[in-house]
Amino acid sequence: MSIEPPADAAAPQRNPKAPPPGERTTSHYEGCRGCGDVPGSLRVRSWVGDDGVSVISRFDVLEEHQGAPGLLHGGMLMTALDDALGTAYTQVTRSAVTARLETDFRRPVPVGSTLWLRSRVDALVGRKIYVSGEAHLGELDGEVAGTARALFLEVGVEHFLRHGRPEDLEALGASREVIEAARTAR
Ligand SMILES: CCCCCCCCCC(=O)SCCNC(=O)CCNC(=O)[C@H](O)C(C)(C)COP(=O)(O)OP(=O)(O)OC[C@H]1O[C@@H](n2cnc3c(N)ncnc32)[C@H](O)[C@@H]1OP(=O)(O)O
Repeated sequence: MSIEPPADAAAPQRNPKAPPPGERTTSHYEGCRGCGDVPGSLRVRSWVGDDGVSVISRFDVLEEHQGAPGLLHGGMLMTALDDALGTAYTQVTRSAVTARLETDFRRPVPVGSTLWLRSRVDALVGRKIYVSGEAHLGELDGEVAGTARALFLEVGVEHFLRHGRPEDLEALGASREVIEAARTAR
């Protein structure tokens, strides 16, 4: 299935409720292993870019992120990119999930380095959000270590109520009745 946006796709419009340029974005979910402040998280941190639509993210590559000796695991880079691209779409719309994520690994990334990611929404077509980004080594205009393109699909809160674990949803404040109703509406 293609993730090439159609040529006549609408340009992304900034959500007026999104944080302004330069401001740190909040984690979409505190339990997220991409950007949440929890054990096992990559602790990706993001800020809104100067244009108010793109996002800049930082990922410090540590020992526990290794794949080959002294080098970042490719899946960890994909997680960081998924998170950064997923944060970029929150500048435009509020709730979507990754349907497809394509990644090119261009350079090995040493443990101890910092990756700076730039991500943006390229186009919106109905529920489809086309996003892309790059990971730069050491600084924002550093060597490109990886690139990604993704298709996110907008979903309503029922997606999470229907598929998430009840105990996690209850901890977020959802009642048993609401969770049950979303599940039986399947
Ligand atoms: C609260 C905020 C959360 C922010 C998170 C950000 C960071 C983390 C991001 C993630 O990691 S999310 C977790 C990983 N992703 C998932 O768990 C999603 C699992 N997949 C699904 O739940 C469903 O497949 C999905 C909701 C994505 C789509 O199911 P739907 O039934 O809603 O849509 P459908 O399959 O009918 O497809 C709708 C359109 O998208 C197209 N499409 C769907 N999947 C595609 C794909 N993989 N590639 C290309 N096109 C795709 C599909 O062809 C169709 O095109 P058309 O409308 O033109 O016919």
